[in-house]
Amino acid sequence: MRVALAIGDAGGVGPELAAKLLTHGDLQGQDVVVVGDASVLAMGARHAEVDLDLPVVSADQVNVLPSGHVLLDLGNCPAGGTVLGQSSPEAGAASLQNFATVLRLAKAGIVDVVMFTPFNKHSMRLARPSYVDEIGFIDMTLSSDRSGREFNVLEEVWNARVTSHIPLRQVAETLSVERILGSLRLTAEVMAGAGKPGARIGVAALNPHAGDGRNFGHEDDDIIAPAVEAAVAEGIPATGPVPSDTVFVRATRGEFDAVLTMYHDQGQIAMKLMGFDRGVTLIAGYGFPIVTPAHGTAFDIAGKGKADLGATLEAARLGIRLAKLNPASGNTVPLAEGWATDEVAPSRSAAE
Ligand SMILES: NC(=O)C1=CN([C@@H]2O[C@H](COP(=O)(O)OP(=O)(O)OC[C@H]3O[C@@H](n4cnc5c(N)ncnc54)[C@H](O)[C@@H]3O)[C@@H](O)[C@H]2O)C=CC1
Ligand SMILES: NCC(=O)COP(=O)(O)O
Repeated sequence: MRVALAIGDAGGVGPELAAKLLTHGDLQGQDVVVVGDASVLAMGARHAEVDLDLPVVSADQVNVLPSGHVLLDLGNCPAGGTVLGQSSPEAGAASLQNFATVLRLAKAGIVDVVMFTPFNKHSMRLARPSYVDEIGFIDMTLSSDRSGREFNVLEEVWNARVTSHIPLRQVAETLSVERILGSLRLTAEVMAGAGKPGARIGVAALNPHAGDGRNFGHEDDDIIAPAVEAAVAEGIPATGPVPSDTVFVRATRGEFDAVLTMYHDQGQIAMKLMGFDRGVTLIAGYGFPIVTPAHGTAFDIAGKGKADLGATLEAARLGIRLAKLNPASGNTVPLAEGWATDEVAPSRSAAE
């Protein structure tokens, strides 16, 4: 079982977290192929004050990787040119190439887990103006006919979302019975794959007090409630719409294993308050786990050696656990000529 670890944005805490992770006891004895620029990883090791000396492999050696930790040096982002604490097209372009490369390794069946330390969506957009978010990029890179979803994972409660990286003003009009039902089905499927069959899902309302009898909006009655009913009819233990100011309170009291929220920060605020230093983002639905810490590039502390490893370590642990529970199958698409050097896949809007 092998992990592919893409080094995140060179201007953020991604390089130091990657370096720190590789020296952690949990990763010893684990096969890992690190993907990115050798000078960026070396910079991260300096900032994290750890010693790293990984054997370097080239793109044409990936079919026969040695065991242990190796570095696939893409030479795509000389650290000397990196400005810490800032978005840049150079760092964004390297992130896109690192990400595309680890995804292709997974699709080829060479790795079982895809992991990345934080990317910066602004850098990626500077490099590629059509870039929106990771889901859209993954769909295009893998030519996937089904979009996955992001889950925020803490051991005590999981959080899935119906919409993700879209403007808040578009949330209400994006909700539909089918979209919410699809999210509930995927949440049940992914949690069963994580060893939690029959997970009880609390479905957050959109409006204050779930609309309070249509006083403040109709979506809770007309869209969320029918979706929950349809899910229950399929055997998914869903409850809702539950007023969103108390749905996480009820989850932490043991009533729900997961909460499905209607938009990004409805869940993120609660989850990050509950466990910022151990929160994981799992991108599921592609046949192999894609994991990353739930926090971002932390430009304000980049290069200072202050970044906490907790969430990155939990991401690695979750990815490895999920891959062991669900051995990958069907990921055998051969790598094309120039696979790690060609133009990265174009991204499209992922207005989920
Ligand atoms: N895993 C990933 O790839 C993620 C990437 N992002 C991206 O990161 C960029 C910046 O996002 P922000 O909203 O500013 O959030 P952020 O998580 O980067 O920073 C928020 C605050 O948390 C602190 N922080 C974050 N990680 C920390 C750590 N490991 N140890 C100690 N303190 C930490 C930062 O110093 C900052 O004060 C955006 O482009 C966003 O899209 C955001 C979340 C996840
Ligand atoms: N880069 C991973 C990702 O997008 C998940 O984090 P968040 O932006 O949804 O917080």
